[in-house]
Amino acid sequence: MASNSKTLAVLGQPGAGKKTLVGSLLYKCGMDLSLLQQLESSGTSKYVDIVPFFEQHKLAKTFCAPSTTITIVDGKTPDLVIWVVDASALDRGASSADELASLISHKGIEPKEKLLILVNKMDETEWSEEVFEAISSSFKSIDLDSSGETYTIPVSALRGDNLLEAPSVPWANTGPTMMQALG
Ligand SMILES: Nc1nc2c(ncn2[C@@H]2O[C@H](COP(=O)(O)OP(=O)(O)OP(=O)(O)O)[C@@H](O)[C@H]2O)c(=O)[nH]1
Repeated sequence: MASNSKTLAVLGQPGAGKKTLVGSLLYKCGMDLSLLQQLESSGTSKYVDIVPFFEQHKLAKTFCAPSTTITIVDGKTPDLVIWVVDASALDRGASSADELASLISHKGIEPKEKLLILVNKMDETEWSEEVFEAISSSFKSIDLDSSGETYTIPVSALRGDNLLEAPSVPWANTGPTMMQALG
């Protein structure tokens, strides 16, 4: 049962998969039956189209996590931040890491509690551990001391892997899922 509420900012480079991620979370954990029926009758059938549906209908983007409800916001000082990285990008996350480093050092974003770096589109890499390690290491040089607890988690927002349930790939199911890390 949710006992409190938190704010979450979802950020990342263009095309990294932010809308797909948020759409998936709202669909699975943020909609009652009447909203689901409304969504269905609007013809919305892809995760990526759910955020525009919420915005068009001026609905709060709120979903349930294990111990809290979470509302997605645009502010600079949310409780939680998710930074989405595209694992299929050729530079192995280097430009994404630079952008996050710059944002943090200029105080463009200051998570109060947690920062989750989601290495997304792992399905496109066939869940390559090597790709995940290469991307993770791009982020290791960033000074994250002011960002609270940090996690780097491999996911596929499109397929839902490691969002609520761990993937079947052995190397990738030892850490927390995204939802467990959000708390
Ligand atoms: N294969 C694969 N494709 C994905 C995944 N997540 C997102 N995509 C695709 O990546 C493309 C961009 O996804 P979006 O969710 O629109 O990305 P975004 O970060 O919101 O994009 P902007 O609004 O342009 O910044 C779409 O074609 C998605 O279907 C994933 O986990 N796996």
